[in-house]
Amino acid sequence: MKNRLFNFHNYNKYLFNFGSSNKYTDVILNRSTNSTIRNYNVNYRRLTTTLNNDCYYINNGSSLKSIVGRSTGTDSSSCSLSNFRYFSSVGKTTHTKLKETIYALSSGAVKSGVAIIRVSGPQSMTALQQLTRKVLVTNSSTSTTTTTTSSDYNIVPRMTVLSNFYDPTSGEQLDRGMYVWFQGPNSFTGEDVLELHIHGGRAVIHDMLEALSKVDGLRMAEPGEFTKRAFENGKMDLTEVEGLADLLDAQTNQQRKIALQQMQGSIGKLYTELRDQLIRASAYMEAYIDFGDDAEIEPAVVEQSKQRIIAIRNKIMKHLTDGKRGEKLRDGATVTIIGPPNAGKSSLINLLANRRASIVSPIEGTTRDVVEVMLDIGGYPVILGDTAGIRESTDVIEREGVSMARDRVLNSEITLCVFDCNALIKSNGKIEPMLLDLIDCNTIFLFNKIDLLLDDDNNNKWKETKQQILQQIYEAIRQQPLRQSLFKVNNVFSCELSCSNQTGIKDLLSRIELYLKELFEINEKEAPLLTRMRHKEHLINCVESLNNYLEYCDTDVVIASEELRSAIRSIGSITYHVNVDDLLDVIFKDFCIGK
Ligand SMILES: Nc1nc2c(ncn2[C@@H]2O[C@H](COP(=O)(O)OP(=O)(O)OP(=O)(O)O)[C@@H](O)[C@H]2O)c(=O)[nH]1
Repeated sequence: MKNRLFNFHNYNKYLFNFGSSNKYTDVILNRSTNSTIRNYNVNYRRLTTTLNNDCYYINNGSSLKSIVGRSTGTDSSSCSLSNFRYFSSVGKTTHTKLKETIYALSSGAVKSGVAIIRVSGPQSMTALQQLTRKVLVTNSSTSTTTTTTSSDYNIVPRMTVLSNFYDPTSGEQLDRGMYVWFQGPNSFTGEDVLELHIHGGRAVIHDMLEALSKVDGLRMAEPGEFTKRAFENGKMDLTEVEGLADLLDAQTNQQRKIALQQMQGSIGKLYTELRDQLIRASAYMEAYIDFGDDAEIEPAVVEQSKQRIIAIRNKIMKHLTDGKRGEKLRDGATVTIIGPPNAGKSSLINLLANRRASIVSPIEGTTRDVVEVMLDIGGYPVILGDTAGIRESTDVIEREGVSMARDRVLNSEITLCVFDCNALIKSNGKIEPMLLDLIDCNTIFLFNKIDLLLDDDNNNKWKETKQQILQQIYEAIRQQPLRQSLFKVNNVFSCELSCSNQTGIKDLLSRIELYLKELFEINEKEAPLLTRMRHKEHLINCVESLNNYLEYCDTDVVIASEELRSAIRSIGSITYHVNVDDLLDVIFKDFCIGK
């Protein structure tokens, strides 16, 4: 193991290198308080927990190497590496908190074949012993309990075992099922975890939960508490926690895909890499500030840092301008139905939603508000909205409805413009100018009530009118100042429809799916999509700090370097424990109990 010590302004910085890696892990202590980690981790992804004022634990999650640092002095001379204990540990965690053992039903609460109760914490083994009425001992390499007697049952972690379960006080048998024991830290939460696979009847679940409540030191888990412990124990970073929440909420297979990627660390990896690059650039700056003169560090290092930082900033900016695709994929693409009154807009939304979401009536101007339904089209989430018929009106409420329709169109990925083809024949193909204003290349044109064109005469008239209409549409789109188009597909698509007999519905759905595919297509080489406003805000702050850095780096390297640290903190807040206490409650309370 090699190490180096730098003294930076207010900080003592220690770089550690574990023999197997060429990269350094750094720990920076604030010199004035000499107790605060200001920065950490080139190589190590997760800060597990601050144990107390002067002792720190860093865990890289996968190989479980850790550092415990202890500072004793107040200046750089006394705060040297000798004051640090550092070691490589396998399977040992040094937590001082989280002593309580929690339990909850982790599967759904409805009657089912199998239900799973999860228990996490130091008393998990006691709970298992009391429920099975056996003396169980662990015998794995990392275990401290290895002596067995003839009455002991060896318990092998991660092995499913068939067993009876009993009430710990009355001794009554409650169920016969299976259990799996996970020895911390090799578990979801990082603690000792017990999973009880029992029959999913209400009485069995109720009685098993009651039995667990009788075990000393156990209490019911709060919503999201298992995941919170996993996070606090360095098993997941914040983006992975959010990915898990999204995975549990996923309604469509595309939402599932993106959530799974995030839960497996794709976004976390991206931000960790960017942060690492910033830390490296910052290290050059700091070295220049501290040792520029006596260590023969060329001013060129500042220029090199600058170039690196410009490249990183541009990368973040590009990531920020991905057209909200990630957010849309997570929350749903906005699709809006517009058209003249009575064209069949509400009939269409009801047909697509397969329920009576919006009122259908022959009275013109029935729909006033925006009526929304959530749909799954080809695996993509869609928020489809029915709107008021577009026409000039003196009615205040109807005008408000039209105004809402217009606003929604401007924020939509796709617009479905519905016409009544018979009404178009009668009006000699005249389209309301207000409606023409709202169409663009993201609009799909639907000519409804085609079932009413009963005879040849009507059909011929419709063919002529349709040509006329399409001309107007092409002209209107050409004149339309380009609304930001998210699609590569920009050829006008029109389709004849009947909401009465469902003609054309299949074609319409295929076309919407094609658009959505274009919109959400994920290029393998592309960075993972930005899925959350929280990430976006931190990235914007990071870019702002980097811009400030670039403004000052030629004139005041100290200010510049502080801006760089601020940028690092911003990007670190996306994945780490940095300034996120207030945020944790918000994230974890979205989880259900048992997760
Ligand atoms: N024959 C026929 N009638 C239809 C079709 N689609 C809708 N209608 C009828 O047309 C009338 C108006 O339908 P709505 O769906 O309420 O029309 P809308 O565009 O929502 O009307 P507004 O609320 O006024 O904007 C109703 O009587 C529907 O039953 C169709 O495909 N064929």
